[in-house]
Amino acid sequence: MSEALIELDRLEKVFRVRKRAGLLRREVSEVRAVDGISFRVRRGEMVGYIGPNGAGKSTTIKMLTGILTPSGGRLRVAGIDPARQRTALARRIGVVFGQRTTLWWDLPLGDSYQLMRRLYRVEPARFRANLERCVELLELGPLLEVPVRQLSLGQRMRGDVAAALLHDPEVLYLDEPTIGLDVVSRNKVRGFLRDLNREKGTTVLLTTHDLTDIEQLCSRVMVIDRGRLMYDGAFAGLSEVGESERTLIVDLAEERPAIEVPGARVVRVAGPRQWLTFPAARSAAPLVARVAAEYPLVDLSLREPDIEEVIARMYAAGWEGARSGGAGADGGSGVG
Ligand SMILES: Nc1ncnc2c1ncn2[C@@H]1O[C@H](COP(=O)(O)OP(=O)(O)OP(=O)(O)O)[C@@H](O)[C@H]1O
Repeated sequence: MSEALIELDRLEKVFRVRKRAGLLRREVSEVRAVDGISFRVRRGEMVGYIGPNGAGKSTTIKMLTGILTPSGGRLRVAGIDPARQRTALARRIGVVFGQRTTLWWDLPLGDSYQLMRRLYRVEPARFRANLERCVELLELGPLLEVPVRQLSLGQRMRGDVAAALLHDPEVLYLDEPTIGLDVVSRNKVRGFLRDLNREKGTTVLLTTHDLTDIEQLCSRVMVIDRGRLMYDGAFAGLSEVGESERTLIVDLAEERPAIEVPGARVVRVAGPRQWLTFPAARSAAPLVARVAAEYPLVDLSLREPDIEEVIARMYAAGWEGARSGGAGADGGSGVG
C-alpha cells in the first residue's frame, strides 16, 4: 500500500470577525471555515475537492500550502508541517490558482520560468528536461517570448500549470484550473494533468466548479460543506448518496393521459411522449417490461441522474443523512 502524502486529522480553521454592533460597540464572531476535517491522500492519487461557495475549500488549500496556520488539529504534507516549514514545503509542492497568476506580468513567459528556476534552485538539467516536456505537451513553444500580460486566459493558464511543475513537485494543488477556458484549452489542460499523474505519479488535489474536470480526472472525490467533509468516495457513488432518480422516457403509439405504473411517477407528458421517474437505485427492467406489456410502445430511452443536479440537491438538503461513499479516509474503492 502506498504511503499517505497528505494527512489531515480533525483540522480546524476559525476566523474571528469583528462586526459593528451599534455606534461604538464591536462584536467578535467566529467563522468555522474548516470544522474538523480528516482525510488521507496517498501518493499518486488524483482527488477532487468540491463544495458550494464558502464551504472551506480555499481555506483548506491555504493551510495545505502553509499560507494559513490551522486553529486546531494536525496536518502533514510529505511529512512536513506546512505552517512551520513553509520554505521546505515549497520545494515539494506546486500550486495553481486559476483566478490569479504566479507569473511576472511584464516579463516574457520564458523569463518568468528562468526566475522560478533560480527561486526554487532547480538544477539546470532537471529544469531543462521539465521545461521541454511542458513546452511540448502544453504547446507553449510560440509563447515563450510573449509577455505574460499579452497571453490569452487559456495560454496564461497553461503557462501557470508549467510554472508550478518546473521543480518536479510531488503534490500539485489546483484551484479552478479550467475556469473561463474554452473547450480546446480545457481539454489540453485535462489531458496534460492525466499524463502527468500517470507518468510521474504526481499527487493532485483539484478544486473546481466544473464537475467534468472531476469526472474525467479523479478516481476519488471529497465533498465539503460548511467546513465539514460530507462525502469521500468514488465519483459515481455520489448519485447514490444524493438519493437521485432516473428517468424513463417512453414514446407511445398515441397520445394518452399520464400512464399508471407502480414504482414510477409520470412527471411530464408531451404528445405521445411521457417522462417517468423512479429511484436510481432500482432496476429499470421490471418497469420497462410493465410499460411494454400494458401500453402500445414505439420507443423508449433511459436518462441517468445528472450529477450536478444530485450535488445541488445534496447541498440544498443541508446534507442530512449524507453518508460515506465507501472510500473513507482509511481506504475503500476510490483510495489508493
Ligand atoms: N480571512 C478570512 N477572514 C474571515 N472569514 C474568512 C476568511 N477567509 C475565508 N473566510 C470565510 O470562511 C468560509 C470559507 O471560505 P473559503 O474561501 O475557504 O470557501 P470556498 O469553499 O473556497 O468558497 P468559494 O468556492 O466561494 O471559493 C467562508 O464563510 C468565508 O467567508
